[in-house]
Amino acid sequence: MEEMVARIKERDPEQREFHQAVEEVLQSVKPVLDQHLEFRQQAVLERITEPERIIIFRIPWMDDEGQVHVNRGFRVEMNSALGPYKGGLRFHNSVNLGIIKFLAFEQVFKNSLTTLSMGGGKGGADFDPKGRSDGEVMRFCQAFMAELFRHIGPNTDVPAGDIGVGAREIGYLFGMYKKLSNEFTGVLTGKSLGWGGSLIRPEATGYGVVYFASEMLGVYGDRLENKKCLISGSGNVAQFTAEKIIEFGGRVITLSDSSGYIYDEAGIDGEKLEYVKQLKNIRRGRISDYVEQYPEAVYTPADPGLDHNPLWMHPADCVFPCATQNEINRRDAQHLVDGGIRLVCEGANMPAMPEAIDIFHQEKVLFAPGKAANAGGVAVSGLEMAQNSMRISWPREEVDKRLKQIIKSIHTTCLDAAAKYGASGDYMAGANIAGFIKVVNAMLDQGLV
Ligand SMILES: NC(=O)C1=CN([C@@H]2O[C@H](COP(=O)(O)OP(=O)(O)OC[C@H]3O[C@@H](n4cnc5c(N)ncnc54)[C@H](O)[C@@H]3O)[C@@H](O)[C@H]2O)C=CC1
Ligand SMILES: O=C(O)CCC(=O)C(=O)O
Repeated sequence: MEEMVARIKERDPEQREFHQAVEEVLQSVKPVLDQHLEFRQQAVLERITEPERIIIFRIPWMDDEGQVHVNRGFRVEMNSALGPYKGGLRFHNSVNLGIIKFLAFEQVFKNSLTTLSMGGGKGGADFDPKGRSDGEVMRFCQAFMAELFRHIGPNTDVPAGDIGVGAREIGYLFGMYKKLSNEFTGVLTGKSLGWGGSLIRPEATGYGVVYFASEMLGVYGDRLENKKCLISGSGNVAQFTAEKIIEFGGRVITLSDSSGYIYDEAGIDGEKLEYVKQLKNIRRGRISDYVEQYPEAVYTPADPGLDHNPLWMHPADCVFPCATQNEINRRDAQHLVDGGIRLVCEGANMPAMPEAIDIFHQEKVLFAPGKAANAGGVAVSGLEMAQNSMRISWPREEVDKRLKQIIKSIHTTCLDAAAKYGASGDYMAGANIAGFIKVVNAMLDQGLV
């Protein structure tokens, strides 16, 4: 296994995030491979770590001043053993092939855990919508789809949102797909309600994260009520994680964006959260504006020179990283433990670094990996696909009920798989093992393709 990781690193040395995601999964599934020699004989590790297809393309577009820009677009179609490739699109200036490959790899196991029929994929572009006008974002989305449309379809590959891609971008992408294909189909999820979207999809990732955390606490007869909670990020996942924590009686005291974070000791209540939603989704402003509206809160600008993030130094009970990958390092994890945390539930994909996870495990902090805890988003995307196929729309209560059931089942699946393979209580091992076994069995059933 070590040799395999070395080969992957040697082949694509710059893809650090991908190496990190692969190493974590391979470490977890060692006991499975020891019991299933046929997995080794069939080279499943070599196959599962190599994308089925990678599409890289040029995106030329024009800004409001008439200047031409060229960005790079990606779609990594990682694994289709369980269904059409499924996973979001990320628009952010940091996007590169290694990041999209890590996200696509994680998505394969996450989608497997949902119990729905979805393979794994992910895509995006090194385009930053921040500061761009609606017209510029529309032209960019159209140029992006002008190439992507030939590779996707409702039974082939169904993209959705991720960082920098929300309802506005999905609308522009869908419009261009429809024009080019001359078809109105469920080719994207996260669509607006009026034209094929599902109720609860915007809320699903954040709500699911909180349902998962409640299940974890429930094992110990505990709940989120009165728990002090730290959240990073202030986008889609952070907003709806905060909303559900507030509903469950918890106290959310932080939110952040890439320029800094706010600390509100009194707690972010429903009214303050509504302000954040307007600020981020409509005015597209910075989180620093929060302290102008609520002067009792404190804003701390991000300091790239620091070797830790001061957000994680506030004493709390529960932690919900909902911004981006590798946002909790070893020092941050130690600060969190020193501050008395009991639970870390990942809303973002891979926000805790491996050394941080080791500390959580050593200190007996309950830790849920993103591929289990944030699977509610893609699960409701799967429900959106089902509704589109049937040309019906389920009521809010129905979708929320199914979301809760799916999260409950993922929670049980993780614990059962961990216990079966000698890692009782380790949600990360359980998620990796259960996700892996289902995908690998499907791959073996389908032959060498
Ligand atoms: N939207 C979805 O349904 C799902 C999203 N995720 C993950 O959740 C995370 C957040 O995604 P969304 O909320 O959808 O995106 P978003 O674009 O709505 O919000 C992203 C948030 O993270 C912050 N952020 C981004 N890069 C940052 C950086 N380098 N440093 C500090 N803050 C940074 C942004 O300022 C923003 O507040 C990502 O890791 C994404 O992959 C996971 C599952 C589903
Ligand atoms: O809803 C989807 O298809 C994808 C969500 C996503 O990108 C993720 O789970 O990270």
